[in-house]
Amino acid sequence: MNEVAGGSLPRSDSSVAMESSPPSSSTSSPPPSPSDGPRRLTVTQLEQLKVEEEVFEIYRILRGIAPHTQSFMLELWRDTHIEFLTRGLGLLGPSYHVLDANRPWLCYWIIHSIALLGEPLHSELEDSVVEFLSHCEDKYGGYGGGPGQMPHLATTYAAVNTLVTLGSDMALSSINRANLLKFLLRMKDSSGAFRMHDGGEIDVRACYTAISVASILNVLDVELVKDLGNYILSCQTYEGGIAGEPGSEAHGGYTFCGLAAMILINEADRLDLPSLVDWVASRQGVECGFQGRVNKLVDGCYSFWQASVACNKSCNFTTGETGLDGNLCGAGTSHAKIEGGLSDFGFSFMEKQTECGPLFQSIALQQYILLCSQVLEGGFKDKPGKQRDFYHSCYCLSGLSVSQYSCSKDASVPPPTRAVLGPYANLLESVHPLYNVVLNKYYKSHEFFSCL
Ligand SMILES: CC(C)=CCC/C(C)=C/CC/C(C)=C/COP(=O)(O)OP(=O)(O)O
Ligand SMILES: [Zn+2]
Repeated sequence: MNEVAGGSLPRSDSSVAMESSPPSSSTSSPPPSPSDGPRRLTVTQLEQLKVEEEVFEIYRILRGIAPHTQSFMLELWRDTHIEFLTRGLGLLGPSYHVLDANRPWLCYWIIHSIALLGEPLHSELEDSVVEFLSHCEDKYGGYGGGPGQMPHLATTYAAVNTLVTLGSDMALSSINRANLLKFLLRMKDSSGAFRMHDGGEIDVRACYTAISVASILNVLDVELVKDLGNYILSCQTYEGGIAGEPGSEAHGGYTFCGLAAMILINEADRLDLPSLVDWVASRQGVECGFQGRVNKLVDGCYSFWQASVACNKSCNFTTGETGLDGNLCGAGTSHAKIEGGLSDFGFSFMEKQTECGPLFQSIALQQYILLCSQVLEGGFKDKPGKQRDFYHSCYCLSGLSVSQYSCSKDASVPPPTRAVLGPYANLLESVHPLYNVVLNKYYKSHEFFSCL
């Protein structure tokens, strides 16, 4: 069995673990005491200790909130976030190779975050991002991770969402939609699912990214949709959530992808929605944040992946609430309907009146994001003890926005003050929960693409 020296635990970490015991974890093996000498722990014991320390740290932060310090601690540090994000955009130039296969993702994480914060971009910067992304566009359609790289569905989704977020005519018209459709059709597998790239893996993420871009660009057609619902259905597990592929474990990221894709093709009612709802609602822990799957730690990024499924808009589907027209929102799987305006399910999703509230504790989630994920020097992280990054900044801010609007019937109307934790100035722009783009940017692109 693998062993590691217990003495190698950083002192600061072990002192945190020993201040008091974590609230509910079972401590089968006590932390090493200095008098024990160089005691050796198994990898499992060490992992258990690390988990307890991380959970304890979250509790320490949440318990530390005294009423008189709340408004200070619960502030969204807007300016430092904007500074951190804007500096990040500057790193995208040709000399930045660290995430070389993920550059459209960096564009999306940063530019979407800036848009959520309501901060405009300089038009020169905007144009340079459009130009950069055009170098990532493959001559046969789709976007690669960087100039000259093979097209990939994930980076195609990131590039398209970035261009929609930039929103200028130059940005929107830079996308070669005809070629993009050809690329999507090439990624379509005979099973009905999609693969991420030529010869690449087939999973629910590929299905979502393909359908999301087809829908937002108004190129969704019957061929793209054929048998897709059957594949996604085969990924819903006995737990209720959706896995990445048939036979795997339900996971928050894939549950978002699966449900959003099913709503966009108007087949959500084929899923076992009551068990999906149960599964998602049970993923919000006593730490206030969401975990991605059973028995795992909470993580700030699931504030979007899970909360967007449990938000009131999605609840229209998941709880069988009715829309204005009296029909079950999203019900019906007929392809005749699809031919009559497939791309607009993303649009009608936002138009439906929402009568139900969210299926999660929205104030508690905002507490986790602001207190445990927010880095006061700018940016967001998974949990205390981790480093900030652009991915977590994007999904913590997206989750914060979903939470703030999660009681609103109409996401284009500002929510009441009681729905926003901390000062009302914390309020972010609202997002379209199926595409994760800022709502007014979505509407602008919808107008642009629906005329084409
Ligand atoms: C649009 C798009 C491409 C969406 C992808 C959604 C998706 C699958 C997100 C999950 C990403 C993630 C944090 C995985 C971690 O798994 P882990 O096993 O390291 O973490 P865990 O312990 O929290 O499960
Ligand atoms: Zn994460």
